[in-house]
Amino acid sequence: MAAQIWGSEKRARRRREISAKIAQMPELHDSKPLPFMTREEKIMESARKLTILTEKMGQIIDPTDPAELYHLNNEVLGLEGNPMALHGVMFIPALSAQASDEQQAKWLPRALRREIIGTYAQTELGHGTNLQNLETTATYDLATQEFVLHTPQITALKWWPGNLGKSSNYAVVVAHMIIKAKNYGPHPFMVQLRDEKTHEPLPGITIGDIGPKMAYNIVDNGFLGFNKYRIPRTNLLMRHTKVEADGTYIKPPHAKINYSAMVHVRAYMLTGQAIMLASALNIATRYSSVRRQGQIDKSQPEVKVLEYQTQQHRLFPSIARAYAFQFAGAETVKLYEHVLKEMKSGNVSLMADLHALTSGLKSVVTYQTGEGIEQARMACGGHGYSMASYISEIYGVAIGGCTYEGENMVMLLQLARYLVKSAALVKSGQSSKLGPLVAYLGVKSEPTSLIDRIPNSGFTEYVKTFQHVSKRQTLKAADMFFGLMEKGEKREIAWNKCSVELNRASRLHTRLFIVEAFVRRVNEIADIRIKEALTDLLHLHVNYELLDIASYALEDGFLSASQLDYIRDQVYLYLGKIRPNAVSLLDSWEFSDIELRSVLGRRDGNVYENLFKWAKSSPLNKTDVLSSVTQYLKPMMEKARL
Ligand SMILES: CCCCC/C=C\C/C=C\C/C=C\C/C=C\C/C=C/C(=O)SCCNC(=O)CCNC(=O)[C@H](O)C(C)(C)COP(=O)(O)OP(=O)(O)OC[C@H]1O[C@@H](n2cnc3c(N)ncnc32)[C@H](O)[C@@H]1OP(=O)(O)O
Ligand SMILES: Cc1cc2nc3c(=O)[nH]c(=O)nc-3n(C[C@H](O)[C@H](O)[C@H](O)COP(=O)(O)OP(=O)(O)OC[C@H]3O[C@@H](n4cnc5c(N)ncnc54)[C@H](O)[C@@H]3O)c2cc1C
Repeated sequence: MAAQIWGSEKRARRRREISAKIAQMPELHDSKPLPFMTREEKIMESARKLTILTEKMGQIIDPTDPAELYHLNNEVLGLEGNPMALHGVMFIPALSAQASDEQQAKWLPRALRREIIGTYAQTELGHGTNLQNLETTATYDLATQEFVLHTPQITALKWWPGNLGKSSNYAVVVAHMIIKAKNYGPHPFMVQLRDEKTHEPLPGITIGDIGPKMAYNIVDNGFLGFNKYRIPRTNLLMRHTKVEADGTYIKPPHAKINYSAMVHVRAYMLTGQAIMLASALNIATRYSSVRRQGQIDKSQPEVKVLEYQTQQHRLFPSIARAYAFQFAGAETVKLYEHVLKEMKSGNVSLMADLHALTSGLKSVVTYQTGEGIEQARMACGGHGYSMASYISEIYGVAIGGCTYEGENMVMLLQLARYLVKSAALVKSGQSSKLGPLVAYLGVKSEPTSLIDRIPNSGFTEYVKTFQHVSKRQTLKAADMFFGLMEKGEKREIAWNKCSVELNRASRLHTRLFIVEAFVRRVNEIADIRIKEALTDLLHLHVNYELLDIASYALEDGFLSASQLDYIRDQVYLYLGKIRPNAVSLLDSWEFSDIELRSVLGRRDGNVYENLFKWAKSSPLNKTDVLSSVTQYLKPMMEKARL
C-alpha cells in the first residue's frame, strides 16, 4: 500500500531508508518537544538542524530528488516551516521558470549551494489577490540602465512573504514595471536585500518579521519596503519577457507566464495537504483504537471508541479523501511538469487548462483537508485539544493553504471562468472544441441515474452521476450569467451576481476530477489485496461524496429518494467494511514517530504513559510553586483571609 501512496516500491523503500537513517542521527531530532519552545527557540532549533542538513544531506537523500527532499524536510524540520521554506518552494522554482539561461547560470548554482537564501515577495499590505493593483513600482532609468524599486505608501509594503523577515538575503520581487511612463504590469525582479557578509539590510531597504501567526511560526513571514532602491536592468527575470537597454519591451508568449511560481506551488501543495490530512487521521485513528469509553452492549466491557459508527463516520470518509487527494495530486504534478517543459520551449497552449485545474483543486483540497483535520481533532475528545496530540498545529498549518497561493473563493472563480467559456462552446454547438477535462460537458446524459439499477456497473454510474450534476450546475450558472448580460447587466456586475453559483460549479467539477483520479488509480492496480482494500475505500468515497452533494441530483430528479437510501446504506456498509483495515490504511503512509510529533498518536499505543510523561516535562512543572502564585495569587488569598 505504501507503494501506491508514494508512487512506487522504490519510493516507499527509499522513504523507509531515509527515516531509518534519521532515527540514527540524534543531532537531527527535536531537542525538546516543539510545543514547549518559544517562537525564537523554535527558529533557532530549526536553523541548527537546517545547517546540519546542508552538510549531511547527501549522506541521507538524493538532493536532486524533490520527493526525497520533501520527506527529509517533514521528518527533520517538520511542518511548522523552517528558515528556508520558501527558498525551495518558490524562490528556486521562480528562477528556474522565469530567469533566462544566462541569469540562471549566475544565480541558480549559488541558490542550490545555499550560498544565498531567497524568497518570493509578491503580496503587499494593501493587495494580495488583485495583482493588477499591487503598488510597488520598478521604474526604468534609461540613463543608468537600472530599475528603481519604490514603495510609494504604507499599503505598498510587501507583507507576508515567507522567510522574508529575518532569514532571506535575496528575493524574487514582483513590481509594476514602468518604462518611459508606460506601466507594463507586474513583473518579477531578482533583488538583493541584505549584505552577504553582515546580513544587514542594504541602504534603501526596510525589512522585518510580521509577528506571530495562527501557526507556521518557524517561518519569519516578513514586510519589505523600498526607498528608490536601484537594481541593474538585467535583474528583471528575462526568460519570457525582455527589456532592452534602450527600454524596448519584448512581451512574453502568454500574458500570465510570470505567474508560474504560484502554479508550481498550487500543483505541489495537493500532496502536501494529503500528507497533513493523513497525519492527523493517523493520530486520531490510532488513538481511537486504544481509547475505550462506554459500551455498545451493556453486558459487554467498554469498547474502543473506533467501534462507534459516529466515530467511523467522522474519520473514514476523510481517510478516503486523503488517498483521493494523494492520487489526484500525483496526476496534477505530472501534468504540471509536462506543461512546464512545454512552456520553457515556448508552447503555452496548455497553461489555461493547468491553471483552471490547479485553481479548483487547490481550493477544494485545502478546504476539505481543514474539515477532516478538525474532525480528527474532535474525534480525540479532550486529548485532541492538547498540543500533545499535535493536531491543532497540523490544522493551523494546513488551513493556511486556503489563503496562500490564491484565496480559495478567488481561485474557484478562476476555474469558473474556464467553465463558463466551456459552457459557451457547448451552447454554440462547438463541443468538439472542449478540452479533455471538460469534454463531459458536451455529452448528453441519461434522463436518470442508473446507480443501483445495473448490476456490476462498478463505478461507472457514479462517475456519470457526478458528471451530470457538475454539467448541470455549470450550464445553470453560465445561463444565469449570460441571462443577466442579455438583460443589459455589465459583464463584471453580472459575474458578481452569479459568483456563488459559479463557485458551486467549480467545486462540483473539481470533486468530479478527484473521484475520477481515484477510479483511474484503482483500475491500474494489479495486486489483488491492495485493489480490494482500495476498492472498499473508493466505494465509501463515491457514496459519501455523492450523498454530500445529493441536493444537486435530487432537484432535477436525476436521483430518486430510493437511490438516495441505497447510497446512504452503502456508506454505512463500507464504514463497517473499512473498520478492520482503518489503522492499517493510515499506518501504510509510514509516518515515523519523529515525523508525526504526536504524543497521542505514537506507534506504540502507550497513550496514557506517554501523556503523563509529556505533562510532567512541561516547563510549568519544573517547580511546584510558580512565581505567578507567590507574587499575585498567594497575597490575594492571604488578603482575603484577613
Ligand atoms: C514531492 C515534492 C513536494 C514539493 C513540495 C512543494 C510544495 C509544498 C507544499 C506546500 C507549500 C508549503 C509552504 C508554502 C507556504 C506558503 C507560500 C505562499 C506563497 C504565496 O502565497 S505567493 C502569493 C500568491 N498570490 C496569489 O496567488 C495571488 C492570487 N491572485 C492571482 O493569482 C491573480 O490575481 C488572479 C486571481 C489569477 C487574477 O489575475 P489577473 O492578472 O488579474 O488576471 P484576470 O484578469 O483575472 O485573468 C486574465 C486571464 O488570465 C488567466 N490566468 C490567470 N492566472 C493564470 C495562470 N497562472 N496561468 C494561466 N492563465 C492565467 C485567467 O484565467 C484569465 O483567463 P481568461 O481566458 O478567462 O481571460
Ligand atoms: C501562511 C501564509 C504564507 C504566505 N506566504 C506568502 C509568500 O511567501 N509570498 C507572498 O507574496 N505572499 C504570501 N502570502 C500571502 C497570500 O498569498 C495572500 O494572503 C493571499 O493571496 C490572499 O490575498 P489577500 O490576503 O490579499 O486576501 P484578500 O484578497 O484581501 O481576501 C479577503 C477576502 O476577500 C475576498 N476577495 C478578494 N478578491 C475577491 C474577488 N475578486 N472576488 C471575490 N472575492 C474576493 C476573498 O475571497 C476573501 O474572502 C502568504 C499568506 C499566508 C497566510
